Amino acid sequence: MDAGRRLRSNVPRHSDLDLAAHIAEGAGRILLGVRHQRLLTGRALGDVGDAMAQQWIAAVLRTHRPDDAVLSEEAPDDPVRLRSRRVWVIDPLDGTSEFSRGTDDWAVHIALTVDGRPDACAVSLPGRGELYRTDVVDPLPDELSGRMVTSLYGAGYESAWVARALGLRMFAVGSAGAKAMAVVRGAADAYVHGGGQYEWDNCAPVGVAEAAGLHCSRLDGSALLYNRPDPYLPDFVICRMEIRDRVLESLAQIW
Ligand SMILES: Nc1ncnc2c1ncn2[C@@H]1O[C@H](COP(=O)(O)O)[C@@H](OP(=O)(O)O)[C@H]1O
Ligand SMILES: [Mg+2]
Repeated sequence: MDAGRRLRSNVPRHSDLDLAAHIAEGAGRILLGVRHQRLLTGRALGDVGDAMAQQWIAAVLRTHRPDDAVLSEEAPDDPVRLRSRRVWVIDPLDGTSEFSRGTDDWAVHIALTVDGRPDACAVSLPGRGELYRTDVVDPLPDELSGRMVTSLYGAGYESAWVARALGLRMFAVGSAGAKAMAVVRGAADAYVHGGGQYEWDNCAPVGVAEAAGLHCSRLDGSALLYNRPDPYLPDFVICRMEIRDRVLESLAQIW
């Protein structure tokens, strides 16, 4: 019998939202511990962080939600998820290279999807001491920032195109979760990505962004769907509603 089933009878009951938030926060604390005093650095730091966060999250989900399926960047894909309505889509450490370099642009993504749509989601940015969850979102600032957040590894053609069309200044941040939360915080008006990603990179961030009242879609404007047979989800936009039409119109010229 595995640990999850053995413990199930006496574990406290948490709502899906509380569970998502507790996991995002707890995994963040583990990752801060892994980075303690820079006793590990570089590749070893990232590898240990990925593995320890994955192991703890998997055990917690087995314990508290033994009947739910899981899709994780750090675990083999189990096709049982394709027969499940409730699937946790998780990235135990998004922004592994930034984490390994000792910067604060990294995140933990925990999303419960129901029928392929983000439901109870949480994103933690442990280096910044921030936790975002779908049921507690601060109002967006009234003023637009006039900025677009982009990857540290180059803006990409699509985001550069939109930034130019709308006159947005670009600034670079590592990690998909950290970029999406920059829009949720109002530090950027848009995050446009066309260069390749997987469902775990954007599912929880999109859940939180939608709850914050932001527009989220594929670059062609269609809905973002999760728990698909192929978890590759290479393009999406998260932006303020005030600029949604202009963003999608400019993308329609190239996409
Ligand atoms: N072209 C691409 N193909 C696959 N994954 C990509 C990608 N571009 C970005 N990603 C993933 O998206 C996350 C954010 O990347 P970036 O900060 O460069 O925008 C990273 O996740 P991980 O750190 O979890 O691997 C990265 O691996
Ligand atoms: Mg990732």
